[in-house]
Amino acid sequence: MTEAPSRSATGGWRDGDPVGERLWAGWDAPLELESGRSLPGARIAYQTWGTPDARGTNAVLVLHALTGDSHVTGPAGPGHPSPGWWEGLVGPGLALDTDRFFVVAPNVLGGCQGSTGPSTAAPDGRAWGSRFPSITIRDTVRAEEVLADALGIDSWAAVIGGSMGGMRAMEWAATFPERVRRLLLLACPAATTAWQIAWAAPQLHAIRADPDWCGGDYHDTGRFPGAGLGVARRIAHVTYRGADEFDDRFGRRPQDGEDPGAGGRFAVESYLDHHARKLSRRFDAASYVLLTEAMNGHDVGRGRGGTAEALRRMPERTIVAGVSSDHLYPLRQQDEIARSLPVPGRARVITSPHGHDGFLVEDDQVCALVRELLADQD
Ligand SMILES: CC(=O)SCCNC(=O)CCNC(=O)[C@H](O)C(C)(C)COP(=O)(O)OP(=O)(O)OC[C@H]1O[C@@H](n2cnc3c(N)ncnc32)[C@H](O)[C@@H]1OP(=O)(O)O
Ligand SMILES: N[C@@H](CCO)C(=O)O
Repeated sequence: MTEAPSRSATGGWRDGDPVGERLWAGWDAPLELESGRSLPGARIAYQTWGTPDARGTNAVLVLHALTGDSHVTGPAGPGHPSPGWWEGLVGPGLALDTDRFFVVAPNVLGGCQGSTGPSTAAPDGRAWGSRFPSITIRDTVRAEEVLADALGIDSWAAVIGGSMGGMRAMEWAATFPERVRRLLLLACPAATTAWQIAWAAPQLHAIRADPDWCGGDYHDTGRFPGAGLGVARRIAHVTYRGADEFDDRFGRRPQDGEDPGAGGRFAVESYLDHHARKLSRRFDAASYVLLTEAMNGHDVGRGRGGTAEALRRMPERTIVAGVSSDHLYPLRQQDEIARSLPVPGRARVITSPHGHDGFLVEDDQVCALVRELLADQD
C-alpha cells in the first residue's frame, strides 16, 4: 500500500499502487492472452468484505460494469473518489450478508482503478498506452482465475455481475463451470449485437478524434483526451437511461439561468455535460476504448458451438434479469439467455424507468434477486 493514484494535469487516471481497502494480486509469469500475446507483470486490484470460511465455500464474486471498479460499497476515500456503486447490497444482514459470505470484487483487467491497464507502467517504466494488447472478456476472466487461486477459492458460491460485469460472469461460468455454483446475470447479452456495437462506434471515434488522444500514447505527456471521452460518455449515457425518464425529468426545460434560444443549454444537455465531466475526471480514456472493444467482441458461444450450447454450461442455480426500460440491452436478450439455461423459468424483470442503468439504481430489486439466488444452502 503506497500513495494514491495521481491524476494528470488535464484529468484521467495515471498509474499508482492500490490504496485504502484495495489489495492486489499479481503474478510473475506473463498473462497469456487469447490473441497469442502476453502481458508481463499484470496485477488485479480487488476489495473484499466478510471472512472466508474454513472450507473455502462462502466466496461471492461481484463484477463491475464498464466504468465501475472494485469499490462496491463504502464511502469515498483514498483510491476511490466515489462512494460504492451498489450501496446497500453488501454488509452484515444485507443481501450479500458479510456475516455469511466473503465478497470479492476485482477491478477488471485493462481498467484504470488499480488493475493493469493502458495507463499503468509497462516493464520499461513508460505507460503501456497504445502498446497495451487487445483483450477479450475471456482474458479478463482468466486474470480473475489467478486471483481466485491466490485467495484459495476453489469455487464461488455465486458470481454476480451487470452489463460488462454480466458478460464477465457468464464467461466465468462457461469457462470454469466447476468453479461457479450460482450465477446472477443482469442486463447483459449472450453476444454483443450490431445495435450495441453501433452505439459504441461513435464513442470510439470521438475519443480517437481528440487531438489529445495522441494515438493512445498521451499518458506520459500530461495530455488527456477528456473532450473525446466526454462526448463518448454523453452518447453512452443516453443509451443507459430511459426515453420516458428524460422526458418526464427534464422535459423542454432550459438549464437554470440559460436560454437555449440564445446559446444556452436545455437542462438535459447540462445533465449530460455533468456526466461527461465527471467521467473524464475519474476514468482513463484508453481503458474506455480497450474495454469497449472487449465488450464488442463478447460472444459466449464463440468456439463453443454457439450461444445456446455455451449457456447450457451455466449452473442450475442461475438467475438472469433485465431492466424493463433498457433499450441498449433489451429484455428479449435476457429472455433468450433464460431459454437456453439448464433450468427453465429463471428470467426476472427489474421494473424501472431508468433504462439500462436500472441495474445500478434499483437497489431494492437487485437485493431481492441476490437474496433469491442465495436463499438455498449448499
Ligand atoms: C457513482 C460512481 O461513479 S462510482 C464508480 C462506479 N460507477 C459505476 O459503476 C456507474 C457510473 N455511474 C452511473 O452510471 C450513474 O452515475 C449512476 C447510475 C450510478 C447514477 O444514477 P442516478 O443516481 O440515477 O444519478 P443521475 O443520473 O440522476 O445523475 C445525478 C447527477 O446529475 C446531476 N444533475 C442532475 N440534473 C442536472 C442538470 N440539469 N445539470 C447538471 N447536472 C445535473 C446531479 O446533480 C447529480 O450529480 P452528482 O452525481 O455529481 O451528485
Ligand atoms: N453506467 C454504467 C453502465 C454501463 O453498463 C457504467 O458507467 O459502468
